[in-house]
Amino acid sequence: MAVQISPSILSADFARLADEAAAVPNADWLHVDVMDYHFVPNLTLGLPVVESLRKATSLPLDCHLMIEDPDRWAPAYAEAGAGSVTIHAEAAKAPVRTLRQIRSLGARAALALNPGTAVEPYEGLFGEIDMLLLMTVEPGFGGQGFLDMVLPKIRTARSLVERHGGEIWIQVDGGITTETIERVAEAGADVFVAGSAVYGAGDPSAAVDALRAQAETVTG
Ligand SMILES: O=C(CO)[C@@H](O)[C@H](O)COP(=O)(O)O
Ligand SMILES: [Fe+2]
Repeated sequence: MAVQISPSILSADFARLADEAAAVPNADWLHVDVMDYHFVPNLTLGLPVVESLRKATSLPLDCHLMIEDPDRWAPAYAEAGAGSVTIHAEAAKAPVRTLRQIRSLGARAALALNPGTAVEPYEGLFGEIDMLLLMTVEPGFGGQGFLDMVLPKIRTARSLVERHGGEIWIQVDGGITTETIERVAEAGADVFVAGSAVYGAGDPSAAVDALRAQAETVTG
């Protein structure tokens, strides 16, 4: 699978989101972190901002829901035009129903796992998902250091995904930089979220190109 880069607007200027989206025309997705002060100790944005962003950019929105009740809210993000909606396994009480609803509303359905959550117990959900998000930091904040301890889980996830036909994308999120991206690409990730490495750079678009080039040294 071709390398995909998803810049996270968590590290962008929230007062200038349309401009910040326009600054990364070479990205594959725009990663939107939704946080509710409950599932994670931080608060960001919700549906009204996603609805406005949808109109402000042609990049597909990759909505990462770090919220306590994703079963209640996830379908609305798909209805708002998100290209992909990710729910956390640690928060969802009815993941099968919710993932099916996301798909039936035309979005890609994804399941996220925190660094300490094993992937094997969720193999049974692989038929319901288009993407698996493996967090490479504890969710809640941008700019944290990459957790090497997640690398074996990425390798395990890659072999499980291949056993299921290889169609599920493996996304990584947290601490992805030109220093760390090779390691995660080598372990089997194909969709790379990067916040501070893109929006903390002087030229966000050049940062996207640099990340992609670095990942492609592994994937070819
Ligand atoms: O979901 C999250 C954080 O919980 C991320 O999407 C962050 O936005 C990643 O930021 P960096 O680690 O790339 O700075
Ligand atoms: Fe995220």
